[in-house]
Amino acid sequence: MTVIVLSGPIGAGKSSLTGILSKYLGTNPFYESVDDNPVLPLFYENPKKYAFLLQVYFLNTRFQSIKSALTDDNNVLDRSIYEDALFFQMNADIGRATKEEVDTYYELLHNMMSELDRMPKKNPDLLVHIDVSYDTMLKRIQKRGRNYEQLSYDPTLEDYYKRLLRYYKPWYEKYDYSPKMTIDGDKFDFMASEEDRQEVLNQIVAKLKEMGKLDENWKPNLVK
Ligand SMILES: Nc1ncnc2c1ncn2[C@@H]1O[C@H](COP(=O)(O)OP(=O)(O)OP(=O)(O)O)[C@@H](O)[C@H]1O
Ligand SMILES: Nc1nc(=O)c2ncn([C@H]3C[C@H](O)[C@@H](CO)O3)c2[nH]1
Repeated sequence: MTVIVLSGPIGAGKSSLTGILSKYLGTNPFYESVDDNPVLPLFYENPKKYAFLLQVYFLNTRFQSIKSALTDDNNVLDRSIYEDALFFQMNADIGRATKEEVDTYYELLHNMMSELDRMPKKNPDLLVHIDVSYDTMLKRIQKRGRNYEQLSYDPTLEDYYKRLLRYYKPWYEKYDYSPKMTIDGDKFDFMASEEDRQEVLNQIVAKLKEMGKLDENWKPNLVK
């Protein structure tokens, strides 16, 4: 079967869609380390001090899930390792990392990625990108309610989030490690609307069929 990876900015709906999609396809979800991540709150409290440590933490946990997910060949991953560099680059550009930290990070990333050459599969079969506007992103961040991500916690986050959206556009356009597709996260409320959820799943299944990753007669396994 297939390894699918979800991408998109903070609060786009990756974890939610990872759950929905893996259930629908009868595969396993692999979630990003967030609630059990001891460095994330420290980063939001003092980004300059913790940007590098957080990046190394994410690289390590992401690498671990990729290794498991690619071995099994039957999974949905919440966020790609390729987005990590986007986050770090952006943080470095706003003065939260030194040149030495950036160089070290890229060397480590490169080294770890070359380890994946030995895996049965190095890249996902499909990247599903959730595209959202700033307003939608903010609404979802508020709805989820992690304290340290709120503008009331740190008003400079408005700039951070807007900048993140600007970095995502060229990142997605350039991404070529696998076939890719976009889901309109502003339009489809795949949490509250059954109809929207089905439409999003249909779009992904149609893409997998077009790529020959799902049989033309494939039907969802709804008992899981
Ligand atoms: N398409 C959607 N329509 C309406 N609400 C949504 C949608 N997608 C996600 N949400 C809600 O938005 C919030 C954020 O979603 P989720 O945690 O899945 O985002 P995420 O992309 O994984 O975020 P992060 O990058 O921070 O891990 C949740 O409260 C979720 O219920
Ligand atoms: N600085 C930084 N670098 C990363 O690689 C990275 N990946 C995710 N995150 C933050 C965004 C959400 O708050 C939260 C959940 O996605 O974690 C990151 N932050």
